[in-house]
Amino acid sequence: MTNGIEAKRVADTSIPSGLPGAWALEARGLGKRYRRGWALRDCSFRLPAGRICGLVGPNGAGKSTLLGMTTRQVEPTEGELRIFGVAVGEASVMPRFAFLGQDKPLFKRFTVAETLRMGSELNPGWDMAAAERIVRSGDVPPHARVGTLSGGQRTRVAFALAFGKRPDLLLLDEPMSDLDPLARDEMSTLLMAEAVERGTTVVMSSHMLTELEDMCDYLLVLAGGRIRMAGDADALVPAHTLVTGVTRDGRLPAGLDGHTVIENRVQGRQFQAMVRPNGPLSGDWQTSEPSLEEVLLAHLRSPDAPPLYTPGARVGAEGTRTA
Ligand SMILES: Nc1ncnc2c1ncn2[C@@H]1O[C@H](COP(=O)(O)OP(=O)(O)OP(=O)(O)O)[C@@H](O)[C@H]1O
Repeated sequence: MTNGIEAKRVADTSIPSGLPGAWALEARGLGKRYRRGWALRDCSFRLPAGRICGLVGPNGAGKSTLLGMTTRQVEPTEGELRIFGVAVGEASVMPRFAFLGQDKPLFKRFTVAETLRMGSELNPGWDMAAAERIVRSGDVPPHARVGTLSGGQRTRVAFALAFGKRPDLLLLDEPMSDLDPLARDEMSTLLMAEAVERGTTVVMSSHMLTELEDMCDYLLVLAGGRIRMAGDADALVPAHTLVTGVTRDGRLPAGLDGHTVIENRVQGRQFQAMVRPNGPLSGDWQTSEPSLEEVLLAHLRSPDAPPLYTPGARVGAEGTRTA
């Protein structure tokens, strides 16, 4: 089984060279406070360019707030956010990203062809061939009005608009939530193919853990407005071990005391703990490597567990905090 040290080594190989723009996103001490309280706080992380990043967290965790700050729709209360090394408030970042929100705003009276033409008029670097390829590969009739399309076809047109812009960073807020399993599968294949071909960095929020496991090689996990995990999926998962054994008094064995226990579940005389080992893990119990879904669920159920960053994902938040 891989241990935490090996995991760190895996993560280190993916750290960009430090060239300006090597990080698609870099947040330092980022926070947003509404009248009811903080939606996001102390948010510091790095996302290397070219990765497909899953943004995960329970309802109200702060995912849309983070995406909103990235797309300049939400003004940060504190901290800073950079896209490819440029502060998000600078006008020059605008052509570099595209955003596809949950509601996929499209003009229902426009035909598909008119929608793509609008995309070409609004975006200087528009790639009509790519946009048309995406629409054509889903057999979406170019002369149909958008209002008459199925949910899956509309999503495909929205994807075509987003990719036609040729963004370096594509931000997706639960892009597949209204799709049936077949359309979902088609769209995720399309998304992966387009992203890989163009080296597009993707940030995608989703509640579908299996979808994230299939598509994403990088993860940002939020809970309660704070980052709980950030970094390479390949390194985050093996940093955890699932420990199963017998408990006499409902408590964990003392041998686990020196390790970080993310979650402990007791059923009868049996316990199952999600553990982040801080050294060799030997005792009267069984261990196994958890799946990504098991690791995510444990963190989502235990928002107070200590956060985990792979080395490349960590960034200092010095000097940016306000009251
Ligand atoms: N415009 C707003 N005014 C006041 N509070 C807000 C506003 N937008 C978000 N919030 C609050 O900020 C917190 C984070 O919300 P956010 O929408 O970012 O969560 P989320 O992770 O995207 O949730 P979901 O999975 O339900 O979409 C919530 O407590 C929410 O009520």
